[in-house]
Amino acid sequence: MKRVAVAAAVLWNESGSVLLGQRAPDTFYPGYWEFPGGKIEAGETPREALIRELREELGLELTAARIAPWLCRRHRYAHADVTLHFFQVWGWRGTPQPHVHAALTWQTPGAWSVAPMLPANTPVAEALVLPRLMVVSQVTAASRGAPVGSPAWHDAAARWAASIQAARTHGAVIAQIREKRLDPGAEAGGDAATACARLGIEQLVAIAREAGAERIVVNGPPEWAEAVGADGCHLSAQAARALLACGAGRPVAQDGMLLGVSVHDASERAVAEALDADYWVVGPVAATQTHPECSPLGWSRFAQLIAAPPVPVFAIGGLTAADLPQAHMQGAHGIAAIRGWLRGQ
Ligand SMILES: Nc1nc2c([nH]c(=O)n2[C@@H]2O[C@H](COP(=O)(O)OP(=O)(O)OP(=O)(O)O)[C@@H](O)[C@H]2O)c(=O)[nH]1
Repeated sequence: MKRVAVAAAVLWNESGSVLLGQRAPDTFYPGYWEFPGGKIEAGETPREALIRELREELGLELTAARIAPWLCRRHRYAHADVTLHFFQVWGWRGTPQPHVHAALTWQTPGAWSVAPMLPANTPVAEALVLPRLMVVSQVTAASRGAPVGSPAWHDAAARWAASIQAARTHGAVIAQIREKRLDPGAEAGGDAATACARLGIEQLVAIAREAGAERIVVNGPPEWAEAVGADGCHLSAQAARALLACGAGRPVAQDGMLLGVSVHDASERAVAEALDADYWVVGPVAATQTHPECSPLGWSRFAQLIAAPPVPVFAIGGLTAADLPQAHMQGAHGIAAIRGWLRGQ
């Protein structure tokens, strides 16, 4: 089958809309909507192709410093095996003109008023509505192991809720409940401890919803995410490797449930890909108190590690909301942090 490499742009305007073009009547998949872009020519990098295509198709001059790599998706059409390099673009000169498209439209991701999109774009449209900010909990550790429901535990939970609210001033939030000591599977205390762990996680789900988190994932076994009514499950790199070793495949069966995986190196990236995770959390980018044993990647090794990811990536490790633009430029979808959200407030 013919192999084709394509560069395509998610152009963001100031009101948070993205530009779609409708394919012309005389093309393959006429009438379908796509992100502007086209085939990468011999000798061109994906970024060079993107700049050329948007000049030819829309009459735009992209601002080099405002182009960021984002996702790389492969799709097998009947006529070709296509690899699509998606970029996010925030700056350009000119007003888009439909030089090749039947029509152009600015659309709010998730509130699409046009259809259908090209088949390869379904996961891309989903990725566009995934929040950019992940707020990770550490309530049990912050309250020094105080029992669930005790005043110290409640204080720590209230600080976590404040972190979610602080993050929400910058955009939509995924709350990740990461309470290692509350993992019921790790408790040695029998049924009472298990019930208490479950209660703690349930309370944190309720607190995160109340604080306005758009999505909530539980770091732990997939059954627990389902049992406490979370939107998905997050696996540590170790848990992901163990699951893959069982040969069970992607664990989250329920439709719409998210599966996230932590990644620190290339072999863990391979595990996340094999499990068909919906997003990766990759780091540590900078030094962090939570993982003093890990040597930080720095942005350049981070960018190399995540290069051409098929799914959105959150950068983690010593980051704050102020690092989001830099994270985007390095190819990240967003950032994740435990402590960073209340810094400077
Ligand atoms: N530009 C663009 N192409 C996409 C997207 N999604 C997707 O599957 N594609 C596929 O990537 C290829 C883009 O090629 P193209 O736009 O340069 O060319 P084309 O298919 O219109 O045909 P032609 O240049 O051979 O006449 C097509 O196979 C198209 O179906 C998208 O969002 N934007």
